[in-house]
Amino acid sequence: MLRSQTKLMDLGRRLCRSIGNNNGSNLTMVEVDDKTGIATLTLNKPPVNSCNLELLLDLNESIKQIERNGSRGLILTSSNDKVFSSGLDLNELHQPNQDRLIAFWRALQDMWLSLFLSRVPTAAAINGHAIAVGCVLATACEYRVMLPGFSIGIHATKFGYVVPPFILISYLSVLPRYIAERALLQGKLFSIDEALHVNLIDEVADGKSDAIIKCAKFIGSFAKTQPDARALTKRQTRAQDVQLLIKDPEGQLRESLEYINTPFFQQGLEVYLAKLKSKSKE
Ligand SMILES: CCCCC/C=C\C/C=C\CCC/C=C/C(=O)SCCNC(=O)CCNC(=O)[C@H](O)C(C)(C)COP(=O)(O)OP(=O)(O)OC[C@H]1O[C@@H](n2cnc3c(N)ncnc32)[C@H](O)[C@@H]1OP(=O)(O)O
Repeated sequence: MLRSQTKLMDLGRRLCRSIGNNNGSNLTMVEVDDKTGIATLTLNKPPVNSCNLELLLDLNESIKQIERNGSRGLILTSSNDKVFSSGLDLNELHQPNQDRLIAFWRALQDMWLSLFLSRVPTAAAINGHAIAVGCVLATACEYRVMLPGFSIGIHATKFGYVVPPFILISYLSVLPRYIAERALLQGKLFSIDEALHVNLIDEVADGKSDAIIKCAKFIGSFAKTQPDARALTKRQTRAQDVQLLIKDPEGQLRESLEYINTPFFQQGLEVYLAKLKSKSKE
């Protein structure tokens, strides 16, 4: 690598400062670019960023921290170069301790609301597979840039999971209804070309740094808007989508828990988890 290139990269690094989210965990990392004021929020739970209770709480705290510290935007990405997020940690749903399950599902609902309604511009640099809730994280953002060779989508019905309304809504907020419905019913995972074709993603990048640059450019497109006016307009635009979860979070929680605790769901999950484990040993 040329010395001038190395120098440029070092400079880039120096311009970023890490900010903690006060809980001392490294499950997510936040770096703010001093020049642009944009925060990069990196999912960092090996091996595949599956969302367990701790990651969801951490992610929510980081989203709030980014808003509190006056960042100009949020870019969500992953420290894993193959997986953006593998969705919910299925171990949280399998034969769950009921108190932990309640905390887990509440954390999921709260985190989704924080990201979906974030007052700052949000973009996802999808540098790996984005499966189920991994896709939901991306669609909660306002813009999506993805790297080739990976899949994105919600394939829940293939494995016997009914999706809760807020997951459905997050799909419907970016896809036309007929495409969202068909994809959900088929349990479809989109290739990058398919995702671009239906506008599930906005752009393709040829590497993670290119994806981050493209996300930053999108965020920069709001430079001339007044932040409070932008934030309130976004909230109004999305108000109907969040109505159910804001008006009756406990009802939504109850409905999901009832479903997760059914023998039907638990048996299906057991089979799926066993398949997943045997695949990873191949
Ligand atoms: C009537 C009203 C109804 C209301 C309904 C309410 C509630 C319904 C409840 C739930 C359904 C909601 C919808 C579902 C949302 C979800 O997000 S479910 C999660 C779905 N995700 C997946 O299925 C992803 C599965 N994983 C993969 O496909 C692959 O792992 C991969 C992401 C493509 C990465 O592949 P690779 O890099 O090859 O890694 P491995 O497969 O080897 O995996 C490494 C280890 O990680 C474990 N793992 C992977 N994903 C998960 C996960 N999601 N949860 C837990 N663990 C996971 C995998 O088993 C390996 O572990 P070991 O190394 O074997 O220990």
